[in-house]
Amino acid sequence: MLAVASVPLPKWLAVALSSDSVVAASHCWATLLGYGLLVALLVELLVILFEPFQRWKLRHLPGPPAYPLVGCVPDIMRLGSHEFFRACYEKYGPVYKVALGRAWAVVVGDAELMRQVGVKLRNHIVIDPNLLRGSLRKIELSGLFMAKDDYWRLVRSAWQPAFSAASLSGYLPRMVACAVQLTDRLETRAREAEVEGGSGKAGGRVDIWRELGSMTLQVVGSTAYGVDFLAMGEPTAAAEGHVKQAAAAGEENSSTAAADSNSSSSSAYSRELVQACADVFRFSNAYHGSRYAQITMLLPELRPLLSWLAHAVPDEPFRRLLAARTKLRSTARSLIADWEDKQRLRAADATAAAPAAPPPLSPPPATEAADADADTAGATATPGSLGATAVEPGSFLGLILAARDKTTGQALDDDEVAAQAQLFILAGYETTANALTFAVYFVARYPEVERRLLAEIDEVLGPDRAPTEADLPRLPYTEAVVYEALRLLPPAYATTRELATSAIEVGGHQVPRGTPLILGIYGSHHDPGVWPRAEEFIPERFMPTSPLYPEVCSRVPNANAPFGYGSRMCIGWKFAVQEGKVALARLYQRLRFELEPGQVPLATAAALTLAPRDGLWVRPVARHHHLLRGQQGHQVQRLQS
Ligand code: HEM
Repeated sequence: MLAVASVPLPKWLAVALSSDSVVAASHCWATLLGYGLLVALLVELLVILFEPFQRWKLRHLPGPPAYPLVGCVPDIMRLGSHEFFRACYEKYGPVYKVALGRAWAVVVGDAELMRQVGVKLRNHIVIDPNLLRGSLRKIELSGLFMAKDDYWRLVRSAWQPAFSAASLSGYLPRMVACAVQLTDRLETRAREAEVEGGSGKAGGRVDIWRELGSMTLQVVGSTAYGVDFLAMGEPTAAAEGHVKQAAAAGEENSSTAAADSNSSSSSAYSRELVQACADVFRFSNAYHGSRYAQITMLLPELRPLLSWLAHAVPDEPFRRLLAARTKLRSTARSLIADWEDKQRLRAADATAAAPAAPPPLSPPPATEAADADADTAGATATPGSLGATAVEPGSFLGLILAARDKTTGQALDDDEVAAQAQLFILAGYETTANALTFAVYFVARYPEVERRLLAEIDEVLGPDRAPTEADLPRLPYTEAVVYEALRLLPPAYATTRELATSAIEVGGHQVPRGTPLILGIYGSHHDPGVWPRAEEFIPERFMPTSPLYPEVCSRVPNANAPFGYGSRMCIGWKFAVQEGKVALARLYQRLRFELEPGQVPLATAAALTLAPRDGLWVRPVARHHHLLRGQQGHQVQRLQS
């Protein structure tokens, strides 16, 4: 150390570090910063003076009162975005304007008008201020959800084969394994609480939102990436049994299923991942997020400065958002590295076995994805393909890495690939967990619905047999429960469209070019003009055999739109419905759920999605006292009583 300390500094460094020059430099910086701020504030003032012009362009539209600078934000924060849009729809009609801070948007609330706009316009638009920088920002904006125009076509067609009917059928055993694992855990919890007279482990009380979130994350890991995020703790013997059964039935690649013992993940890692996903959903939304984001809504012209400040002196929400995004980026990158390693090993094995085989990472010839939207036809890659449109579970990244631009032949860059990997985790996890949580809430509140649900599941599956593909069409009431929960509390309570190039007419109103459009899904799902007894939970509405079905579903075909519209409709909707059915069928086959005190009405929070604000606390109750799950596989021992 001493020797190092006694080495003389180079002359230029010594001058630079001399106290006089440091003082002079910091003085110079302070002056520059001062001028910078002054100029920024002057620009801001000018822009604010011109703001009435923006409002004037929308003068013909009705809308709630907008306060200077903050617009409708105080009311949105008080009611929650979903309830605010719904109240405005009731008061101002199907098309109205709102001020989100200083930015104006037009909200469409009527089901048919939303469909028309949703089909006609193609791009989503970010309304929340985004303060991220560098690769984190690029990753956020390059995912399929935010992709635009030609880039969107390329990316959507790369995703598409992962959601074909054949691919979904390949995912089913993994979804079942995850549902079995969760049910086993909750059943054990329920039995322990019974034995201890309700006094053990908080009397069997669980936050079912958290539990379902772990399950949906596990499903994403095993179906998309063939890895175990270990989100639900160690896999149970029964869950392993279901995966092994699938393998015995001829499914390939099952070594990477939910029970993969080679998984490099740890349960601590997965807890952090669950937390990161939750933080992204919560803190990306300005109303629940950083003060810097809230100030950006009021002074959007200062975004670069506020973004810089947020990174330099982050407040708690921004710190958590940054940590969560960084965690997701590193997860995405390690998933990609793992996939590439596996492919290299496979290629090496294949070369050893048959030297003439083509390397698996080279892009296969362009094929039409049979069930791709007309718009996105021309998928260029199906590596890991089991057939024309089936993708092996775990091969999502193969599709993305093999995607090529049709004209330039260019592949996606590293951040663009990471963006898709991250988006599958985020989109596949929270929305489905929220939907299932809402379903559990409503079933617990409506005893007659619970009775019908249990009767259907018992009739089709009996007390222990886990659902198979052949069972799915025989569970229409279970599916109707999923849809009715999605109607009353749609996790994606609104979506957006960009109006970039020309003005359009919506419901007889002219909407000027450049105005962001919001489609208020939640409000239209509660429209008493469309839905008889709109506030009641009535799954029969979605049963084609029920007399209630024609009241809405055949009369207003797009009245229920929890997955959006047109070519931007949710790409994962069949995945979500299949997962939802499997999970409900397995859970209710073995358990019922009683709401803990204080859960009604359920407190919700509308951040990026509509979610239970404080979770949903329930008490699982085991249904079959004469059955005891054994330790070997999913065999059931009948107790001699
Ligand atoms: C209950 C669960 C889900 C709900 C309620 C839901 C809802 C939605 C909605 C409303 C949209 C926007 C549609 C539009 O703007 O018209 C969307 C888009 C999207 N969803 Fe879902 N989603 C769910 C599950 C999933 C799953 C499991 C995935 C799979 C990874 C997924 C991936 C996506 C993607 C990638 C987009 C963007 C599509 C595009 O812009 O082309 N979602 N979702």
